[in-house]
Amino acid sequence: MKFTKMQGLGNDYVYVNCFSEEVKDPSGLAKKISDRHFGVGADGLILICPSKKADFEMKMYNADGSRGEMCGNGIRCVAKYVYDYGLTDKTHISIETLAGIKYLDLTVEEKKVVLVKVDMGNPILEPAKIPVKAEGESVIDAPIIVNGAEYKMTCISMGNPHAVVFWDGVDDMEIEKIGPSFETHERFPNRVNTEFVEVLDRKTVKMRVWERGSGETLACGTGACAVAVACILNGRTEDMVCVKLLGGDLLIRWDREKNIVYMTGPAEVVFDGEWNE
Ligand SMILES: N[C@@H](CCC[C@H](N)C(=O)O)C(=O)O
Repeated sequence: MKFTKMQGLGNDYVYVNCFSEEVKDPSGLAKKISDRHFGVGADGLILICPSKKADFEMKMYNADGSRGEMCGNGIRCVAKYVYDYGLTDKTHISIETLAGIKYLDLTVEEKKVVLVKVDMGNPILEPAKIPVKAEGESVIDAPIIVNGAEYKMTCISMGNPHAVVFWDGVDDMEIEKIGPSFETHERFPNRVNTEFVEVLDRKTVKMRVWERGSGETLACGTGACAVAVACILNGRTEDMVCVKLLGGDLLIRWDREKNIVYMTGPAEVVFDGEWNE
């Protein structure tokens, strides 16, 4: 099976072109191929498939084999793949995901995609739709007890679930101790991705993420969108935010009038390979 390893800000996935390859057990393959010692090594697996509703379909699996509804860094890489590998010559494309159809604008230089802007759609605040167990219309700066300590979280779905926690000194935090306890907390029936955020100024924040199904990653696109929305809702930043992640920066803008979040960032090919199993 031919594959391409790609990364968006160090959030790396193995991509398989399902126009020419067949994957019978994507969840099992995701677990094997993601292993950093016995596999290719990745945060998960992404299948690029034909779609009846859009130009393409993206199917994403975390490193533990679970399915994610959406992947912000992944969808930019899918856009680069379909253009650079000749599956389309369009620079405005649509991609079906479990979180709906997303629309992407590709910036091309010397016949290669260098930057992708994604219409990430509406942020969802309604607790039942995230899902998070809570009373009321939204969970904004609301308490949660984790490992016996109280934290304040803001919960948002960008098609997948996120809990955003403001945290001074993210560089020094022990994310591997607190991240798993948020991920599997009983208030999140589908588990959760958790972002820990330090506000640097009204236009810039720094975040680290513990991803559902993959652990700490160098970047999370949907997470960066959730962080920007949480910062704006909590009055901490303006509507355009530079989100600094371990793997680089993403530019996020929440158009409040249209209620659409836009994400702009890079996508890179690491190498092409062949998996023999
Ligand atoms: N890294 C991704 C998100 C991948 C899915 C996530 N772990 C989930 O299970 O929801 C991104 O860039 O958005």
